[in-house]
Amino acid sequence: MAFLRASDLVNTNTRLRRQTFSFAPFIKPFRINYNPKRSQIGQLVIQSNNKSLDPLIYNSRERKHCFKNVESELVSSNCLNDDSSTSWRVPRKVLVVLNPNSGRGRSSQIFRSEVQPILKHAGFEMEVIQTAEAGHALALSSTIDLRTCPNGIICVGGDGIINEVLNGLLRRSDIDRAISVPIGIIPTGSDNSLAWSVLGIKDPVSATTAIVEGGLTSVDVFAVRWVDAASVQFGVTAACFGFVGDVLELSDKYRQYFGTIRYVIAGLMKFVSLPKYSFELEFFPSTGEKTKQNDALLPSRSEENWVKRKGEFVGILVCNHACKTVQGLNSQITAPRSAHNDGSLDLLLVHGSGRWRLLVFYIALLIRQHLLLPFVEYVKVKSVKITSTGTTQKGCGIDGELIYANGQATCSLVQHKLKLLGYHHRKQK
Ligand SMILES: Nc1ncnc2c1ncn2[C@@H]1O[C@H](COP(=O)(O)OP(=O)(O)OP(=O)(O)O)[C@@H](O)[C@H]1O
Repeated sequence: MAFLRASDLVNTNTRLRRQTFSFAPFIKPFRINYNPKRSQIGQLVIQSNNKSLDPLIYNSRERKHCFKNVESELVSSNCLNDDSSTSWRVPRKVLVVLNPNSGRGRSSQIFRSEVQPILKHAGFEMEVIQTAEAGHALALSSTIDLRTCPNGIICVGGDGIINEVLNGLLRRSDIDRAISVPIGIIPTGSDNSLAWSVLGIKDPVSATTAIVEGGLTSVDVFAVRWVDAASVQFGVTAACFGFVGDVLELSDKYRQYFGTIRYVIAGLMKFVSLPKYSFELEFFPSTGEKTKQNDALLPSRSEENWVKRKGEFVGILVCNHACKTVQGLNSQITAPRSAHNDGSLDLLLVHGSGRWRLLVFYIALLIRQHLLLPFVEYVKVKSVKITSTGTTQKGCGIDGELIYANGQATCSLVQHKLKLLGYHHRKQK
């Protein structure tokens, strides 16, 4: 066999339980052992006797991957789990948007040493742009010629840089075309909730191999609109009001000193000087049915369907997916009933005020028991309108970035969906 192609492997995998392949012109350097366990059908290990080919073999923390540059086709069996027709075709011409400031400031180094070699071997053509300041990625994605990156935009950083790229794409006049460009995530930020919650990935190498494997994951997109300020901000993770919004503001000031643990430090500081937050809100409960694309923005206008709440809240969270946090315990899942493509948002209201209530909530959250608390309300919604009636709230945290705005904020899904490169391999099995 002169070449082992992805399609050969597809056939081989379905027929054989154990097989050793040899093939020219790599007869000597390569040997492939296929010996799947019952729970790992499709796992392949490529062994190489030639040291120069070692970079083609990767064992990441979450997946075992192997691929070689065979006419740019991927050789990996994980992709067999995805029924997408694009699953084994490698997206090739991509733009890489890298935030050198994200996480511990090691994005560039991680990208060059761990990510770029894998992408190169898999046949990706990359234009790499490092952001120079906040807002750069937004400006870039809102103006770039999409013909230069038909196979995707890969964001190297945290949730904030993905949010900027998303907002840039959704502000374009060719919005339908722009949002169809898939987004890849290389998680080098402080938390990376989107990659962890939706794709089950938290390290850069696993993320890279997921991108190389192909497949797409569709994610709902929400918009927060401030009518008074005539502004809109899009998001894919969560909109937060109250305590979390304040922590985001403080954590940004600590970025330089505390790196990735700045959220914890800021949380403790804010806990000590916790103000009271008052809100008025109305929400439109979801029926539980999947929202049709075109009416996602349009919950019934009938006023009686809106449920009202008013008073003090430690926090209000509007979640678009489960919102797991990389830095927290594995059990910590903020919105356990949420799915990233279920056509609804999950609203979590933490009623009341005071440090004791906040502490109880966070301890319960750590062990995923927070929904049992009598002062926590959890409801799936199509839309929610939130107005701060106090003076303590400065803005709203969207995907981990604080947006300063006053007046009523309306949060609902939009008709467009974000396409993420890769998929959650455990969920797909
Ligand atoms: N070159 C840059 N210098 C300073 N700030 C930047 C730069 N590029 C992007 N930013 C801003 O940095 C913020 C944080 O970026 P990002 O989300 O990538 O990292 P992070 O905050 O460490 O991760 P996470 O959001 O997952 O916690 C974003 O708001 C983005 O606008």
